[in-house]
Amino acid sequence: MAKGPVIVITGTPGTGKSTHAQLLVEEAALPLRHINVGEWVKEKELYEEFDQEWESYTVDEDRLLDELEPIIAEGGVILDWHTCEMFPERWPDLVVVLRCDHSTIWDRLEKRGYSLKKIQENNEAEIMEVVLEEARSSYPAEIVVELKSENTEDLEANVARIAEWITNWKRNQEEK
Ligand SMILES: Nc1ncnc2c1ncn2[C@@H]1O[C@H](COP(=O)(O)OP(=O)(O)O)[C@@H](O)[C@H]1O
Repeated sequence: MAKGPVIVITGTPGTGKSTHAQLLVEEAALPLRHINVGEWVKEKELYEEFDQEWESYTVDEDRLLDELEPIIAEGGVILDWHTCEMFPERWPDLVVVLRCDHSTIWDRLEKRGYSLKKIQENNEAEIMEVVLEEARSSYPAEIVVELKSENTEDLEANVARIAEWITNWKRNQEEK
């Protein structure tokens, strides 16, 4: 039996995925491993090439999934990435889609030093709900949760809510 649930935290860059994941690792009732998938792809060179025009890596999906598979089987993982449809439907127990006002995202990505082109691309993606649609079309409705991440109160409430979900998950597993 898996030691913990598999949670996907997704959303447009700048919505707060890594911030949420880090807090959850500290606050959850069981050990969780936070995988920042974008960083992983770079570190482990799980990409085919660097796309100069879009300033992003073209991910080698097969290799990425192969690397993740044993970790997912163990359980107790948070997958943090700006896309989610690549992950098999059977993987996640919960898919959290973080949402944020697009002008706030603009400011956050500007601070991060993103190019204007990348800021515009992400800003539009948030307005068009690209990641939310992707999550809804890839996973059963009952495991997809959309949460607002605009300020500290949102962050704290979201982390508390997900931590509570994890506690319930654990209880359910123990009763099985
Ligand atoms: N709910 C929030 N309230 C205030 N600041 C936030 C919130 N979520 C994220 N941030 C800030 O926005 C920036 C981007 O957050 P980050 O977690 O790196 O986003 P992502 O992993 O989605 O790209 C960070 O400076 C972070 O502190």
